[in-house]
Amino acid sequence: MGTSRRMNESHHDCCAHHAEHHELAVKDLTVHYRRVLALDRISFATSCGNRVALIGPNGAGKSTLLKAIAGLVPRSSGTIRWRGTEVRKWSREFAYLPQREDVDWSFPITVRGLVEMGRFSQTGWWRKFSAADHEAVDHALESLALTELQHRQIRELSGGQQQRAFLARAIAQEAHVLLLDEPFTGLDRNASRLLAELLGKLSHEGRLIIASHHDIDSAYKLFDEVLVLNTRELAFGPVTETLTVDLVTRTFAGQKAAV
Ligand SMILES: Nc1ncnc2c1ncn2[C@@H]1O[C@H](COP(=O)(O)OP(=O)(O)OP(=O)(O)O)[C@@H](O)[C@H]1O
Repeated sequence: MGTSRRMNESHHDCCAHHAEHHELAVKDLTVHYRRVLALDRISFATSCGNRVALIGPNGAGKSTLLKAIAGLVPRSSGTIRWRGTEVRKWSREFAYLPQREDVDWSFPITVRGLVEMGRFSQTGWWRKFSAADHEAVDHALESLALTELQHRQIRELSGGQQQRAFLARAIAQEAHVLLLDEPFTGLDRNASRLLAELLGKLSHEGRLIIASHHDIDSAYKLFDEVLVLNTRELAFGPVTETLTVDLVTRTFAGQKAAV
């Protein structure tokens, strides 16, 4: 009961504004790592409630795009606007979930401890945890079906449970834009199905989900929109219209797509 009420509030909070105010607009985004051109003038715009897949071969710049939107890598040029305001550095409205291999899973922290970290970015580390903080953490754990597992160490969880713990941290943070780096990689069929349901629920609540994704076949049912890129942007639009066999073939020419 409490959960569904909060979900509605969250939906309201994200979507009560006019479309141009809750749209993410990336324009001419270019990112270099020293001499390497990782992204070349990427432009797209989307609104909350959408699930956007980033598709492209290895080294195409998918992770870089997620990190650039999250404010974790500097841009060479271009703008990122969120709800009409330019985003210049990390903000709590954006949550980035790294690729599994980039996480130190042996780090000693419980599920609850990880989720509580989502509140610190908001409250500042010096502030005492308030009743509202505890409630937000409880809600995040509950909505990601992690209440039972909250006292377990992160390293003791399955891959799917670990993904959910990171998502719960983002929910506790009250992030509206979830930037997920290959969230389905390494999950078995059941864990993938559960994650797909959760992403559906989170987007339905009004969150914007942007995720790099390797499996072309499942992209049609998991996502609403797709950005196909290979350093440059090759296409952006609704997934069913945009992700054609012809485009996939051209994009992955010389490299086998994970289909
Ligand atoms: N920290 C870094 N320093 C230098 N070059 C980097 C760095 N990170 C990424 N690159 C380069 O930037 C380009 C884009 O890499 P990125 O990781 O964004 O691609 P990706 O599409 O996520 O690849 P994958 O599918 O293999 O994860 C590649 O040429 C990569 O080698």
